[in-house]
Amino acid sequence: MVRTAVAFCPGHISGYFKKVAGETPETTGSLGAGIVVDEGVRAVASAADRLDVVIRRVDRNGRTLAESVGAPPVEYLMTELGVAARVETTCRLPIGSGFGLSAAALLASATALDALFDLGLGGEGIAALAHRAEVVHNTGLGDVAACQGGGVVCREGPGTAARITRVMTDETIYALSFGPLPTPEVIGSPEQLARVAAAFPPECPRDLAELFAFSRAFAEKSGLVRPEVRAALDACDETGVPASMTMLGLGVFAAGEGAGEVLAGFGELFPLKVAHEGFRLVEVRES
Ligand SMILES: Nc1ncnc2c1ncn2[C@@H]1O[C@H](COP(=O)(O)OP(=O)(O)O)[C@@H](O)[C@H]1O
Ligand SMILES: CC(C)(COP(=O)(O)O)[C@@H](O)C(=O)O
Repeated sequence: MVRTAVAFCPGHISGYFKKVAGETPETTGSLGAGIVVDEGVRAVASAADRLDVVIRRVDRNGRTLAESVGAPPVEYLMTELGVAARVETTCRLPIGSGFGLSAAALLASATALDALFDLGLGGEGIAALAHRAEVVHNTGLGDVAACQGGGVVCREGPGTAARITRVMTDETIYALSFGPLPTPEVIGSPEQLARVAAAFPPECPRDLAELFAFSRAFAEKSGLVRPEVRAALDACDETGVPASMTMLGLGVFAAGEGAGEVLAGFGELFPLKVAHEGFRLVEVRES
């Protein structure tokens, strides 16, 4: 009999953020706001003799586009938990493009491992461990906290126990990516972080419109907008479509009437729904 645990975690598009450097990974993280989206990472875990992580990216029909082996943050989870498993992650959104997939992979993997080995971590334990793995590997700051639930999300403190507000909406978000912007390169650079901190808007958005307004002001001041992102933002501006840059990736997200049409010419477009819930166990099966 082989026991397999399956879990899912939504992705998170960060609109703006500010690093908070605490004394420990638990108190380190970011303040900021973004959108938890219904596309994310599915993790399938089964017991094995050694740690084995497979990352798979698929198209809308589930066909494999790319597959790679090894993910240090996910391996860190297993080492910390003292377990050995084969973990396969599957996602449709591009990795490294500001969709919070490292956090989604960590939360989905930790949830599957918790169930597979009956570790009893619970939601809070899973989130705390995934957050530590993100911070230790510099792959993210606030995505794990955000993906504990759904909605347009605002994090008012660092870490998974901070105050977080969520606003639900049924609007479609259109996202596209021109390529990766490696998270460690930005959050590992004091100069970049200083610029980002100076651009940080102090308020939480009350709705999607405010999220776009605050995110865009932040993107402009952050110095992170590159020419390809600029071209897509300009096209949105010309037609009055609210849009901003996916942090941290070379991508754009937009919403409202005409958003899909305007962005369609720029590359592969992902229509996304705002997630109504965060990471979760899907099933444990024996076969
Ligand atoms: N889908 C995934 N499955 C497993 N590991 C992942 C996945 N996405 C990201 N990671 C891990 O996180 C690292 C950094 O990802 P990062 O640039 O932060 O991506 P993102 O911006 O999508 O969160 C990757 O090199 C990989 O080790
Ligand atoms: C913006 C970022 C620091 C990284 O996000 P990603 O590249 O999607 O992992 C995020 O974790 C945040 O704190 O808001």
